[in-house]
Amino acid sequence: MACKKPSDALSELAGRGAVGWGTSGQPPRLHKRFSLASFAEAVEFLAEVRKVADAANHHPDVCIEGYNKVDVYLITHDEGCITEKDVALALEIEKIYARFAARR
Ligand SMILES: C[C@H](O)[C@H](O)[C@H]1CNC2=NC(N)=NC(=O)C2=N1
Repeated sequence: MACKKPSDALSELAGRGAVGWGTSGQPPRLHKRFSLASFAEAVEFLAEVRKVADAANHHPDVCIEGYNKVDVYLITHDEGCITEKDVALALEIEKIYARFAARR
């Protein structure tokens, strides 16, 4: 699968309404920090992310910090770069987050 320029991946995400994504690290990974209402909700959010990640056989690197902040990092490890798989999974994760944000 072809590598994407990080800036192109970010533009694609923004064009699809997925705001707040950036890049982090070398090689660059897509990154977004999601805010949830509680630690319990952060864990529940990741449980939903796990489902779409397993379905795609493509998995994010994640970290819960400050009890309710979830950092999501996406890179295609097999390629060592950002690919379409990462953009697609980011969009799936955004759909999950929208369900949690709608609870507020
Ligand atoms: C063997 C298994 O299919 C591969 O290791 C999959 C699993 N999930 C993955 N996730 C990510 N982010 N990158 C990969 O290259 C990848 N490869």
